[in-house]
This record gives sequence, structure tokens and C-alpha cells, in this order.
Amino acid sequence: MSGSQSVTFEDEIVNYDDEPLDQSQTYYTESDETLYQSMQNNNNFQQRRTNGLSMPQVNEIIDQSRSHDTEKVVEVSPNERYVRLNTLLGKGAYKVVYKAIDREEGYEVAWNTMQATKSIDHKEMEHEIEILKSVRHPNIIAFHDAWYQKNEFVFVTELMTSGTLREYIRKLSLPNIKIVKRWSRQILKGLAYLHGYNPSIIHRDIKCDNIFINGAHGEVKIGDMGTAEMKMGKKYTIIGTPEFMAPEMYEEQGYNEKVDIYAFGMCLLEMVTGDYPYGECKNAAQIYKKVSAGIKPASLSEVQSQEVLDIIDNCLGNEDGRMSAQEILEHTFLAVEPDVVLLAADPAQVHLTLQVVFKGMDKLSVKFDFNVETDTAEQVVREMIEEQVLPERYQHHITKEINRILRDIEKPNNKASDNDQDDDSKESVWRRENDIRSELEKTKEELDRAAEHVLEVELRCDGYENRARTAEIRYRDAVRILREMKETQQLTTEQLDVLGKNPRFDNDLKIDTSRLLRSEAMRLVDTPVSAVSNGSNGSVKSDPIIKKPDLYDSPSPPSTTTLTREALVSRILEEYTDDTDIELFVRDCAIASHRNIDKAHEWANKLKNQDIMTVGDLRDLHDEDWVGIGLTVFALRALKNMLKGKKQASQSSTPATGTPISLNSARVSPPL
Ligand SMILES: Nc1ncnc2c1ncn2[C@@H]1O[C@H](COP(=O)(O)OP(=O)(O)OP(=O)(O)O)[C@@H](O)[C@H]1O
Repeated sequence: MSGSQSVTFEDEIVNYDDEPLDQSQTYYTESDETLYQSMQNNNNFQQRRTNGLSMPQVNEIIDQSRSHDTEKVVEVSPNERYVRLNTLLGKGAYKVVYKAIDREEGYEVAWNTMQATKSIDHKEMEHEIEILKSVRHPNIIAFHDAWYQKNEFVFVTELMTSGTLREYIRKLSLPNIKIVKRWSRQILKGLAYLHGYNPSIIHRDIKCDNIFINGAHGEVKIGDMGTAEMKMGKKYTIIGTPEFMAPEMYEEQGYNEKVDIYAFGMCLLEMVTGDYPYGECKNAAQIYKKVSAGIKPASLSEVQSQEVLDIIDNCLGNEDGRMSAQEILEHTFLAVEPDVVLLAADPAQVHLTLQVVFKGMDKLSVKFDFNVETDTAEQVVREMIEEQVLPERYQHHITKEINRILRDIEKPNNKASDNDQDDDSKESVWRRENDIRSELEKTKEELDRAAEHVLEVELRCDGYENRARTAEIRYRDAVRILREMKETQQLTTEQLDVLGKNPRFDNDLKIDTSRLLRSEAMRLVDTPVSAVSNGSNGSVKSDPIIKKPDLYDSPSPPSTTTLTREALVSRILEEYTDDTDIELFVRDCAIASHRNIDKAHEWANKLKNQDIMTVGDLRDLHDEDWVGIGLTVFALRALKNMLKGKKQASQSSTPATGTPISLNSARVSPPL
């Protein structure tokens, strides 16, 4: 326990020049105006190096405590609120500390006992106790109660579970820089609180032995407030632990709360090096000499981090240039980057209220308005720095934080608009699909119609092709027949010339060659294409003379010239186009059916009465329409056959003479 023992330090420190130093002892002088001084009844607080309990006595207490298997109550406070257990927590130069229980609140506390050699000034003590009671900070061990009994001063404080920082440093061998930062921040926050108290409270014995840890949560708290003193003007009492005492504490002009900053610098040095400051010194006097001469602890050379070195240098430097606890907290080494939080926003999320929050440094926190439509993070932060509302070093970080908030605000909107867009695009896709589907159906229908039409056209084309082929064949045949007929005619003439005066052939010789021509043409029209094309029909090629009797059986046709009949044949052979005048067609038809021109007019008039003006109109007629025209069955057949390029006679008649094919439809047709 030597490391945590406190001892008083006489103002004539030179007396201890050769005495070995008991590290971490706290020293007091007669001029000190502390609680302890008042406790000594009119400045009778004597310098001492023990607290009245000898080490054997302490060890005996600890042994006694350990020998008890279970904790038990051994003492009750005068107000009966606190009960002391037989569990010893530790012992310092002045104090023996036990575990106790606050019966009112039900939690464990520390029962600190300190021997008083003389009676104390109760009035002053009560005043100081009230101050300590009013000190409330998460980084300062809470003071609960105090009383004086039987030459013993007792005060109850918050219980810390994990010992002191110094013990922890020894345990960890060398705490990492993250832990050092965390501890430092908490110590400085406690100090900033004390120093900011009105009036300021100077601890005067800041050292790693007086800083306690609650291991479960890593909480660090400043303890041993027994040396603390309200700053009512400068302080002159030489009090503290030599290694941690600022040079001004030894000087006549007095000191202020900055002595705690000096001590913190030594704590930081111990934290980062693991070495006790001035470990190279044998006693307090050597330390004093070095401190007075401005010689820094040797372990300072072990400090690696320049930032840490800067802070320690500043703390150990001149009192006036020493930073305050708050300023050290804001040093880049310890500064916690501020957060920017969104406090409020209008429904449209245009006008925002933001706040820059410095954790544990509420004074620095800044609340400001931000207009999303007109402001930019960069510009707003720059303005705040210009107005010295924000430290410049946070410019980049705060700008980034504001932009992050702006992005977060946009996200839900984006999400919403994304959703809207999704819905919109879904809708439009759905619409497009529907449109495409109906378009497809329409196109399909059109395609079907077009396909039908194509089929029709193809069929028609086939028909035209067939007709064209047939017509060509007929044409060739007709040309050939004509040629043959001409030859026949020539032959007949020659035969006549040869036969000369033979009367038996006289009538025959009078045969109208034009009638022969017409009959042949009609035969051709009536002959199936196949028969014509392959020439299998022997009658076609037969000598027209042989057929003479058939021809002569026919009634006399209207008188026409050979040329007219040739034209008629060729016209018949040609396809009648749809726009062929109905009169022309009917006339041809009448001629072909051996009817006279009057009959042709009669037929044509009946057709015209039915608005049938062209061959096309006639073709468009349905079967039932034909009946309504008012023509005779013969006329209808003649027209239909002519229209189809056929002669009804070929389908229905049997030649009267037994000849294979009758060429004259009129012969078998019913009389008109
Ligand atoms: N609040 C506490 N909770 C738990 N243990 C404590 C508490 N206060 C003190 N102790 C234990 O008691 C020991 C002695 O306490 P402290 O160091 O305050 O005594 P001291 O006599 O004032 O010492 P010094 O003046 O030499 O620093 C400590 O080392 C610690 O182990």
C-alpha cells in the first residue's frame, strides 16, 4: 500500500534532502488553509508521515477483515444511515477506508476514517463539508456525509470498485493511447468542473493514486477531495505530492487552480510511459530542486506522441501559459469530433434546426437554422467559423456531418419519390403492355385479314394465270386453225379448180368460209383446255370438210363479214375485262349464240335495267340475282357461258348426228 500512502510535507523541505522519498505521499504545511487544517483545531495540524496507524496495525486490520468469511456490520453512523462493514478497502497516509452500506439508498459506499490528533473546529469543518457535498460531477467521487467522533473524522463517499489509476497502470503495464485518451478526458472533465465551480475549487493533490476507476464501465473519477480548497484569492499552503506539485506551489506569490493542470501533466506522463514522474529522484528535496530549476522528469523523453508531448510540455510549463482543463479537452489529441444533430424540420423539410454537439462540452454546442433550398453546408460552417462560433479545426468535419444529414433527409424523399417513380413506371409499363397487347391484337387481326386477302389475291392470280395460259393456248390454236383454214380455203379453191364442173360439190363449194371460221372458233372456245393444249382432240385437227354436215345443220347465222367474225373470235379468246361495256359483251354473246342484233339489244336493255353496265357488274351477280334480270333461260346460259368462256351446249347436248362434239350450242338450246 506504500504507493497510495499520503504523507504531509513540511515547508522546510530542505530538511528532507537526504531522506528517501516515499512515492505519492501527500505533504501538508502549517500555512495550509484546508479542511484538514481546520480539523487540526486552530492550525495545529502537524506535519506527519503516518496517519496514526502503524503499518502493523493496518495489516492487522486487513488480516482481521480477511479472516472473516462473511461481511458483517461492525459500526453504525450517528445518523444510523450508514453501517460500516468489516471489509477494508485500503489505507493511505492519513486514511483507512472501509466498505459501508447506505441503508437509505441500499448501495455500497466508502467509509473513510482519519485520525485527528486534536479537536477540530466544527464550524469550519461543517462549511467545508457542505461545499464537498455540493460537488456533484460524474468524474468526481461523490461526497455523501461526514462526522467527527472519538478523535476520528469520518466521511462517507462514493465507492469505487477497481482501485486507483496507478494500480491500473501497473496492471496494464502500458495502457494503449485510446485508454489514455479516455482516462484523460474524464480527469479533465472533473477538473474543468471543479475549476469552473464558483468559487473555483482547487484539488491540490491530483495524481494517479487519487484517481479511481470503476472497472465495469471504465469510469474514472477524481477522489480524495480532502486536499481540495475553494479558491478565495491565491493559495500559499505547500500541499500535495512532490512529484506532482507545480513550482509555483513552493513560491511566495501563491498559486491558483493551474497547479492541478501541472499535476495532470504528470499524470499524463505516467499514463503514457508507465513510469512514476521523477522516478530518477531519491527524495522530495531532489524533486524540489529539479522542479525549481525547471528540470523536467526524465521519463518525458520516452513520450512518443508529439501531441501528448505538446500537452505535457504545456502543463509543466509556466503557470500563465498553461492551458485550462477545458482547453486541453479541446486539444486535437483529446478532442472528440462533434456531432451534428437534426433538432427540428418543417413538414416540407426545407427549414431545419441543426445543432453541433460537442459531447461533454455543452458550452461549445451551437444551434443554427438551415434552409435546404438556399444554404449550403460549406457556406454555413464558414460563416460560423468567421463569427468564431465554431473552432476552425472542425470545419471539414462539421461540413461533412451537415451534408450527411441533408443526404439522410433526401433519402426518404428519394425513397418516396423512388416509390412514386416505381409506381409511375409500373403504371406506365402496365399501360405500355396493354397498349402493346391491343396493338398486337389489332395487328394480328390486320395480319389475318391481309393473309386472307393475299390468299384471295393468290387464288385470283392463279385464276388469272390459268385463264391467261388458256387464252394463250386458245390464241395459238386459233391462229393455227386460221392458218389451216386459209390453207383449206386455198385447197378448196384449188379443188374447185380441179373439180371444175362437178355439180355434186357445187353447194359445198358455196360454203361460206366465214361460217366455217366461226364454227371452228366456237369449237375452240368449247374445247377443254387440256384437250386443246395436248392436241388430243382429233376433231380439232380433223379436216374441216369432214365436219361440214354439222355446220350445215345449223340455222343460218346473221350475215357477217369474215373480218368481223375473225375479230369476234379473237375477242372471245381474249378475256373480257370487268369494265367491258355490257352491250359489247351481250352483242358478242348474241352473235356467238346465233342470235341477231335485236336480241342482243333486248338482253342488254334488261341488264341495264338492273344497273348492270359492265362485265364486272355481271360477274358480281350472285346466282339468285341472275333470275331477277328477267332474261330467258337460254339468254342467261348464253351470257353465263360466255362469261365463263363456256358454251352450255358442250355440257348438256348430245349431237343429233352422232358426231363426237357439237360445236353449235344454238342447235341444242331450247327455242327462244
Ligand atoms: N472511494 C473509495 N472507494 C474504494 N476504495 C477507496 C476509496 N477511497 C480510498 N480507497 C482505498 O483506500 C486507499 C487509501 O485511500 P487514500 O489514498 O485516499 O488515502 P490517503 O490517506 O488520503 O492517501 P494519500 O493521502 O497518501 O493519497 C486507496 O488507495 C484505495 O485503495
